[in-house]
Amino acid sequence: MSQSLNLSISTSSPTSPNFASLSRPSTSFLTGSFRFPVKFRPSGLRTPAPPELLITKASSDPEAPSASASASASAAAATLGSDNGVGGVLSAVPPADTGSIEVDAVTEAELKENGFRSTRRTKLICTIGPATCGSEQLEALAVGGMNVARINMCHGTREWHRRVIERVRRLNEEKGYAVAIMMDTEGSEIHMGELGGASSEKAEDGEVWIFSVRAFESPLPERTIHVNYDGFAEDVKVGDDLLVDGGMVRFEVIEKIGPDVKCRCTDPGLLLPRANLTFWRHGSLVRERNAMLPTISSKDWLDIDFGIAEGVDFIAISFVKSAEVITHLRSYIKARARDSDISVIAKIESVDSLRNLEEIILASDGAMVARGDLGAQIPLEQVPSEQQKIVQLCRQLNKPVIVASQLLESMIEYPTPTRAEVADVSEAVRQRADALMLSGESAMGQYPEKALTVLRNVSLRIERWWREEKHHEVMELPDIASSFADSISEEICNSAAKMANNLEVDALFVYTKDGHMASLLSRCRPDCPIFAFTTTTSVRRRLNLQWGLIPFRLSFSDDMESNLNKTFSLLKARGMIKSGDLVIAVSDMLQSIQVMNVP
Ligand SMILES: Nc1ncnc2c1ncn2[C@@H]1O[C@H](COP(=O)(O)OP(=O)(O)OP(=O)(O)O)[C@@H](O)[C@H]1O
Ligand SMILES: CC(=O)C(=O)O
Ligand SMILES: [K+]
Ligand SMILES: [Mg+2]
Repeated sequence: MSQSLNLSISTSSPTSPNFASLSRPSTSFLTGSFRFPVKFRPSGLRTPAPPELLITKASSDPEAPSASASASASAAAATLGSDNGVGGVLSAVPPADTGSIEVDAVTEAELKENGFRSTRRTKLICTIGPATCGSEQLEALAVGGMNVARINMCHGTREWHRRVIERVRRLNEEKGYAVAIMMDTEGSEIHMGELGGASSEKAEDGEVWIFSVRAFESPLPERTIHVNYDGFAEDVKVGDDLLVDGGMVRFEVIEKIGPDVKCRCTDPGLLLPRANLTFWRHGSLVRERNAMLPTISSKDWLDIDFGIAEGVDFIAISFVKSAEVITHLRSYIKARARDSDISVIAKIESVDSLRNLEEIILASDGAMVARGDLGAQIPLEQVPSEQQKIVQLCRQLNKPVIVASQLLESMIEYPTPTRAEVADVSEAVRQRADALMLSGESAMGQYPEKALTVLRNVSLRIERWWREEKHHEVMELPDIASSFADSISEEICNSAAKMANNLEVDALFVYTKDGHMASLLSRCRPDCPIFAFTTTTSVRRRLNLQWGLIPFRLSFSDDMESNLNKTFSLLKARGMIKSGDLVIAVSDMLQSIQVMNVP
């Protein structure tokens, strides 16, 4: 049931975009002459100047969007209400088709009905697990605004993950979504094994449990937990505290008998399969030989090979300690996956990663504040300030940043979040993180779609409030370019974003082959949405992680005027923009800033 849409709008008699005369000098076509910073704030610019040329064939194009595509777009919009998500259906047009544009139907419907300002800027990631692995469930998440699907290699088999990847791919191909796939490695920290098939086990106060490195046949002996790390029994000492999942359950080590460690439960709670274990001595985290374990285990390498073979978009590395491991992995990927460009995301979830934060982020393509394990390694009350620091640093260094774990934890069981959870989500949105991530809420919770709706609505509300209050940030963005050409791009993007805010334009357009210019614009967190046009579907998917970007796939040339004409025609034909809308366009082919009204 592929819903293909083939818009072949003739650009043989190109219309000339109206380069609105905004001030002296009357041309705003700044190509070639880099007089930065561009500083003009003309008064009375709220109403765009009337277009000088009104030639367009687009609106009368006989091949306007197919009925089925429009119907499903409005159906998606209808189910979502006025503040809907991003996701959606449309053209499964082969990339070679030069006359088409690919965008999610939910975005399209949203732009049509609510205009530019309504689009959500914060991106949403869902961990896929038993609750969401079916095709219909995945589609519901895509309609609900999922930008990235995360698969966690701690759980499930490769075969299971392969099926999930296949389903997401099919959804993208058949229905035009651009849901990216993020594979998350297990890492070699200490964790419990499976619970012999049980989904959880209750540990009661005072009970004695055995934690053992022995290999057991299933079912396990009663009150026995397998530990994955061979050195465990040697490293712990009698009197140590053993924390499951950072303190969700707590034990005290009372005796060591060879490979078995006898522990008494001091804080009762639920033990979940493969839960993380840390041990503490005199109030400090013990990092013995386990600190020497490789960040990427041999199992992780096999999973990474699997990820490369499957062409995932992002690989998130758990328990990163230093920049070297990231650099090493990146060269490994480069050698193995010649024409794929998999981004490497560093998960900040250990004491070491905080210590080497800047070099790790610099070496990576992005970072995740993995608050679950981080909160097991540092005092909980320290997590919020570390989160803020990581989010800020990532933005300064122009790396997408994800805030993860326990955002809506109570929604694993209940259909509404706590007020405290909503406040936490709001804070992450206010910090302008690129993306928010659901873990157990979407992987195995009772209300995955409702949880996603909460993230979506809170994001939209806080973003709008932030804009209405004109909370432009004062964040200093350091120069990050490593070459003169990069410096030009950076200056262009900084200036364009500033102009967009000052002129209150409707949208920024960026034509970018590798996505770099789009990310530079996103980094500025401008008030208006950023339409990112790129030629390949893989770049389009990767851009889906970044704040404020609405990625489109479009073939374009080095001739900006014809690119703009074509884009205007295509977008107007689909009702996503209209005559008179004020747009600023930048491109990485021409290094220009153009300000114009849509003709
Ligand atoms: N593929 C899967 N199969 C089965 N259960 C899963 C799967 N993915 C996630 N889960 C369940 O969802 C829970 C939360 O997922 P999440 O990805 O946050 O894992 P985690 O075990 O907390 O580890 P991490 O620190 O890597 O996030 C898991 O504890 C597990 O119970
Ligand atoms: C996401 C993750 O790995 C954590 O929070 O620990
Ligand atoms: K993981
Ligand atoms: Mg973790």
